Amino acid sequence: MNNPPALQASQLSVSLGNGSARRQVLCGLNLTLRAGAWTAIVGPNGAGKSTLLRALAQVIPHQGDLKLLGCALAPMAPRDRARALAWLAQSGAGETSADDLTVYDVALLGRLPHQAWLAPPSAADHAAVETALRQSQAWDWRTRALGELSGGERQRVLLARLLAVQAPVMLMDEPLANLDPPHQADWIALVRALVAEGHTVVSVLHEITLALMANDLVVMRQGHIDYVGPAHDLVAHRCLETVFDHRIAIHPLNHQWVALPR
Ligand SMILES: Nc1ncnc2c1ncn2[C@@H]1O[C@H](COP(=O)(O)OP(=O)(O)OP(=O)(O)O)[C@@H](O)[C@H]1O
Repeated sequence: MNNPPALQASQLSVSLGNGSARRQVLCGLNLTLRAGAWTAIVGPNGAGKSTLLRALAQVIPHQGDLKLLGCALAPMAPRDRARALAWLAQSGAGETSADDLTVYDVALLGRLPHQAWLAPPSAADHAAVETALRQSQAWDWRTRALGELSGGERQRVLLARLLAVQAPVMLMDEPLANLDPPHQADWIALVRALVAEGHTVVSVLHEITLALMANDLVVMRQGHIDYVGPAHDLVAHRCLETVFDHRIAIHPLNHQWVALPR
């Protein structure tokens, strides 16, 4: 029997803004994302990538049906959902409230869906936090306050919080923002290791060359999905060049694909 997809959206619509500024950003999207794969969502600024990811993560109101690993998301208990679907928001999006917490305690927040009400963290929670902080190379800062860290260091701590959830499906909005090239390469290696363990990773990326290393691509433009499928497919590459108005060209180099400005 085939495994169910990680996420399925049917007739997904999202409107944002208030009053006369309210506008429909996504209109009736249908999308299926494979389980046990890394999917990168790409497209020009304002295409609706973050809105799509935030709707999939259930952090903004939307219309339409969503399924997580074959189960309808809407009736799922919030705690069950939070264990199964972990979410890394875009850098700087509403995270200042955690600035006074230590790095360790920020990562420990990822264990909340696993903890009984008012119960202290278990040995399993501490083990998951240590593993996550080591995976994102943030363990050495565990006693420092989040607010003391640089943008890239902070991003790695928030990544650790997501990893600590140990969710089968992980959604990340611009996880490479503020990361230097070696830490971007570390992130790719981490995602590949997570996928090899059976996790699903869905990430919005602006770094097209890195997105081309994903298993699958979702290419968006103006609130629509123009392509869903393997990242190595030449149809995906032509679609990417088109949505970026042919200002980029995709070339093979050393057994991978690179996107260069024209
Ligand atoms: N709160 C809001 N109110 C009204 N419109 C919004 C709101 N948030 C986003 N939008 C609009 O929705 C559209 C999609 O935005 P979204 O952030 O999803 O795009 P994106 O593809 O992630 O862009 P970027 O690459 O610039 O991050 C944009 O035109 C944006 O102006």
